[in-house]
Amino acid sequence: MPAPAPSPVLLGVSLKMYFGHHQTLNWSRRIAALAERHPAVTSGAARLFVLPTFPALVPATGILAPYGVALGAQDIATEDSGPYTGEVGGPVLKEIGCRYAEVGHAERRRLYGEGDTVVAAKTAAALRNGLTPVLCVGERDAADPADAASRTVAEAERLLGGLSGAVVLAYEPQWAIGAPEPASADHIATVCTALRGWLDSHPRHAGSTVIYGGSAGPGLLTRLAGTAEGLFLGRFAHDPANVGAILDEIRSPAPAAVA
Ligand SMILES: O=C[C@H](O)COP(=O)(O)O
Repeated sequence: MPAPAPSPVLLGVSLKMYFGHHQTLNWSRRIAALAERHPAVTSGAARLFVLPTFPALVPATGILAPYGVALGAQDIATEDSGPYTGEVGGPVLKEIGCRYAEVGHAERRRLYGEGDTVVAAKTAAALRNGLTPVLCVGERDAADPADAASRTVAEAERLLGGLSGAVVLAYEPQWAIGAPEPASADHIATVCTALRGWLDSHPRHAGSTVIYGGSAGPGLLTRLAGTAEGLFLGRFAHDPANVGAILDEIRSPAPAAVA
């Protein structure tokens, strides 16, 4: 019997608030061109998603979705509708074609005071609206890998307690975000393996994926050798050539032999 096909590698990009509107759309066109022709994407070995700013979501969907690149929001309201000035709710995100909603990023925790209660409520809002939460977890200060793993698993358990559904767990050690280098491959492998083990023992989260973010760029996927199921990219995806270089690291399935 042939071995089952490996799961696709998931590559996400958050553009945070770095780009202007037209810059976002120009970048999206270059990513669409890459997705259209790169064998890792066309073979299904890699799946891409992009989280632009809210105003770019609709036009970026028009550019990227035809090439199989999924879109998502960088935030989601805890409530679905009502008097919540400035918020964007899950039903609207779903209606405009989003597949993902990011929750719990360290910047929202640090700069906007979001704590576990809000992060858990936003995760619930995403799931309730048929969106996959990209739930960011990770220790604040550098710790040894085993300690980071137990703290991060406890965090995932806390935030997902009582919820069901597939999630993307983005392991983002806070000290590695915006840094010159990512965490070490050993560190990432220890934590991602622990998160994977936790998910595997919780069937209510079947279909979930564990990815790594925090100064991730070309070369990291190779060093991780499958211990993370993908990457969550920030600054190092601003140059689409880097996204191409990361896709080059993903082995596409060999074409079927001709008898
Ligand atoms: O959302 C993405 C992460 O926070 C990583 O950002 P960074 O690669 O610029 O450190």
